Amino acid sequence: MKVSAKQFEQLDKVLHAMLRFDRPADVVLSAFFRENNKLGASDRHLIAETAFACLRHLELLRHLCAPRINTRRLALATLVRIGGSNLRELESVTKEGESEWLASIKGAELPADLAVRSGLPGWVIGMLAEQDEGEVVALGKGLTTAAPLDLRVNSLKMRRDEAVVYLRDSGIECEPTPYSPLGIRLKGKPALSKHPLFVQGAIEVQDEGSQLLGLLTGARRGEMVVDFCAGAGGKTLLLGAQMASTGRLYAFDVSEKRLANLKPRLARSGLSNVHSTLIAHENDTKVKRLAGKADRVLVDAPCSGLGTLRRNPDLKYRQSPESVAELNVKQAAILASAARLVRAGGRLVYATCSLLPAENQNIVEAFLAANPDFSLLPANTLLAEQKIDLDTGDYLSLRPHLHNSDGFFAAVLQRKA
Ligand SMILES: C[S@@+](CC[C@H](N)C(=O)[O-])C[C@H]1O[C@@H](n2cnc3c(N)ncnc32)[C@H](O)[C@@H]1O
Repeated sequence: MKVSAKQFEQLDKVLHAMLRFDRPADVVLSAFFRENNKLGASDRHLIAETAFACLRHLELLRHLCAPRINTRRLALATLVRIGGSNLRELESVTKEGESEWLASIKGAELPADLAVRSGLPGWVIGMLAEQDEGEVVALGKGLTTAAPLDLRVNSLKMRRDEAVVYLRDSGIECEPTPYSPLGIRLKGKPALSKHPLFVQGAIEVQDEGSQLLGLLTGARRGEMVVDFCAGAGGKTLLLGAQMASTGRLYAFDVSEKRLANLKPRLARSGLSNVHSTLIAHENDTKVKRLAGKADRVLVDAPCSGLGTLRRNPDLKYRQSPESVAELNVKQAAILASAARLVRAGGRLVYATCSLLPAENQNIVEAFLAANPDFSLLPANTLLAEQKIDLDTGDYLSLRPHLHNSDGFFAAVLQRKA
């Protein structure tokens, strides 16, 4: 695609703001588009795609631009090396000497450096469970691919096969997801907000991996269930539908804004069993009141989000070993508090969208060591019981390059009867 001088100037500005890493990249981009509201659709597309490609491949691009790393060179290198632009398409942008440099990096061999080959910064590589170089590269590559758009069918309103037919009849190419019995994967990224199925609450956007975490909770009709970190309710809605809108489902969160985003989704869903509850912290008295009463508690813990790098590639630079250590304290505290709600024989699910054992199995293992009245239920057996053909062992561990979902972790614990 031909790139104009004006488009390039704007791309350079966006990248400059994104690479400060002081705000999420999608927030930077939305703010830029608001301030520059005359930009056409193709300008926006070029700027957004190139800026995000730059974030995804930044390790490689920095290597190619070294020793003079600046946003101009990074943008040019992204267009040529990642976007496949040819030098003629960039002729209104390039300055003297740049064409030769771009020609030289187009097919340059990758160095042995693992960060460059995997696209993951050294601190992330050092904290991964994957230690084999080939596995790290495969994981890193998977994290640079585009995430598909997955839907979850609201079982209260429609069956999945009916939704697939309806979507196809309305011109949306899609297929059932391989693991979640509620999931539908779309071919492209069609706008859905006005689609009748969305408006009626028969479908919600939800990554297949996220659906599997909800399904592991195993909520049933008439139970008391707590979604401890409900956020905007992605998993709350699934749990509520699993409960066929019976029993009581508490959606806790410390963020008023996130719980407010749950409201319209709840209204569409037709659920009437959800009690959305703002808590001040994990030991709030509203939490303590439910001690020992819940059949099931889901802790979808705040985490580094590194499993979502396909969507949020800036997170690998916005998180750090220090921020992960801070999250670990929070994760352990939330899990300990949430566990108090579980009745004897009840189930506790600890989940994250992180790839790091420090946020996943280490938290669970420390919890189990301190709480001998809980034991681990094998996730593979629980999934098999739901006829889900997915075996990642005792823990659920999802990876983009293996499962085409975001990276997720879940452990299912049971309080002894
Ligand atoms: C991974 S997000 C949850 C996403 C949500 N479950 C979903 O499926 O859309 C983690 C949530 O934990 C919340 N959180 C952070 N600290 C918390 C605490 N101490 N108690 C409860 N929730 C907390 C955050 O506000 C955030 O919404």
